[in-house]
Amino acid sequence: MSGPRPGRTPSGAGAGAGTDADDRALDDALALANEPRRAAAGGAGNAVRPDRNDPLAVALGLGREDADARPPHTEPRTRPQAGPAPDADSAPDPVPNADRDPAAEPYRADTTTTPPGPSAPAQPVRQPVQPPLPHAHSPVGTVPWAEARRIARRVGRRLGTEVRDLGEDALGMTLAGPLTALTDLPSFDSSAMDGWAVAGPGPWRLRGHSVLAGQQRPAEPLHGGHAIAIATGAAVPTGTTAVLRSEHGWTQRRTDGEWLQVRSPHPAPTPGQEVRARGQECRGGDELLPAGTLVTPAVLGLAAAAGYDELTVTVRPRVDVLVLGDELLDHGLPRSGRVRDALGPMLPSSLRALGAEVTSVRRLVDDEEALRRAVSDSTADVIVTTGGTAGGPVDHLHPVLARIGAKLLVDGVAVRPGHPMVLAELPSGTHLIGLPGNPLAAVSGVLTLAAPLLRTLAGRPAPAPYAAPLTADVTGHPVDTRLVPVVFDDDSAARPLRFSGPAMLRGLAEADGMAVIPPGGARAGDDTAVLDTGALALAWGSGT
Ligand SMILES: Nc1nc2c(c(=O)[nH]1)N[C@H]1C(S)=C(S)[C@@H](COP(=O)(O)OP(=O)(O)OC[C@H]3O[C@@H](n4cnc5c(N)ncnc54)[C@H](O)[C@@H]3O)O[C@H]1N2
Ligand code: MOO
Repeated sequence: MSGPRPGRTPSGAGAGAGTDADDRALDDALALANEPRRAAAGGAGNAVRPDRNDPLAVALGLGREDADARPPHTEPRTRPQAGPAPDADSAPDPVPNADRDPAAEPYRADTTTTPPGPSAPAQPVRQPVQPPLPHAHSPVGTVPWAEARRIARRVGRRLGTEVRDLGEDALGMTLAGPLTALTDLPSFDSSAMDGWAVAGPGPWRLRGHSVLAGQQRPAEPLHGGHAIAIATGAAVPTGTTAVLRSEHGWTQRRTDGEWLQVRSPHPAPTPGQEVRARGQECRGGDELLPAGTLVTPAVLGLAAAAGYDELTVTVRPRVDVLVLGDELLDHGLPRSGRVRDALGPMLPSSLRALGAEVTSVRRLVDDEEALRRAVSDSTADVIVTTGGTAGGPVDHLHPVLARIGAKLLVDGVAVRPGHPMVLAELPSGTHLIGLPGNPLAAVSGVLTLAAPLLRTLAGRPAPAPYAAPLTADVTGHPVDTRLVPVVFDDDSAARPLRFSGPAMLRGLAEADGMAVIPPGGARAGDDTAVLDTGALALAWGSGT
């Protein structure tokens, strides 16, 4: 269980936490798309920092911050298709429908824009396949993918702070302030090896007893020409000039006592050898880690070594998850037109890994009033719903948001899969993320909206971006960004995976990340930004 929960006031200092680093980092990686000449060769972990005036980045609306000011649909909507080579998805696939490749689907009506007439031949024609849906007259309109991420990052404010015991309860949280050393590290001069503390050049006359780790430093100083047996980690006596490790010396009992000599062919120890000097790692007051650092097991260890018993961290955003759909089963085989709920088992740990405390996971039937009540009753910082974002007969999300007076911040994103995703602010100030019901589309919504929002609320830094060359051409959507599951081959190249249709998780389950395929597609060898999906699997701490 979580630790103490103090007031959850937004922290002024961290308001809008994450600054612009999140988008900048990703933008940098995105700007490398199709720019192999300037790309770092590596894959995951090799952050690549392109010229921010890169024309491609600017064309994508990604390479400069003033892209934020650009209204939706004003950036170039098309670029040449990446050639006829088949998408990895189009390899034989057991599901013979449009799920196989969203780019192959006819454009669905973007009901927020008027289909262009003959006077606008340069624009791609979006042919409605359905009449416009009643909810869809949103004042927001479909936004480009990078813009949706920026909006999600900026709408929140970092939550308040709390103090947690130094232990697993603090894992996965972020430091609310810098971690400052409370003492010198090491805090005393100690031996790095089992052997002998020696003073001056040998041979040395051995003093009785040994000094062990955890014992006080011997009161009597070591005089020149003397040595004393010492264990790794023990405080060296005053006067010690070096430590001779046990395998480098030998002792001999003579009538005048016991003597220590260097074992040939080893050289005599140099001054300071094998002594861990006080303050070698840090001095008291040094900043060990900056505010915003994710508390990993290593951070817990460092904080303990530096003298901490507790850590001041940013409160985890509390998230209620509502899984919508009459057709969902929670056990057994899919049957009678019904399917297993794939999101209930998947989302909570993904959200926890992004810094959330998942306060509840509920399945709801497709009933408008039930949804309204669940949304209105929630006291969480964020509500995540799944399903019901589109305009089908039982898709109640938009009507409920309208009924309760929510403000739509994002209503449709130019990304495949996942384009019907929604971000809204309720009158209470709570944010609601509406993930599409198709499972991979929901993951796209997690990466696009939930990750940036939760990072801001939790005061978490953006992960280092990376780009990797693709091993195969990937067909693009003509207008929208595509997120395609990829796995890193041995040489760090990103191999697009099959079974990446919106309703499929088979590709994702094998994936290391989701490649960000720009409109028009990408070719084999193109350096392509990759969002880490492994991060969704690392559920630090208990979270709930
Ligand atoms: N006329 C249109 N229809 C649809 C559009 C569109 O633009 N116009 N968009 C399609 C796209 S793209 C998506 S994605 C879905 C989004 O639909 P909803 O968010 O309303 O989701 P549902 O209709 O409830 O479900 C869609 C699909 O996913 C299955 N599902 C739902 N929840 C789960 C779950 N927890 N685990 C597994 N599978 C789930 C559900 O059974 C449906 O098959 O709308 C398209 N339609
Ligand atoms: O097909 Mo929908 O693109 O959002 O999954």
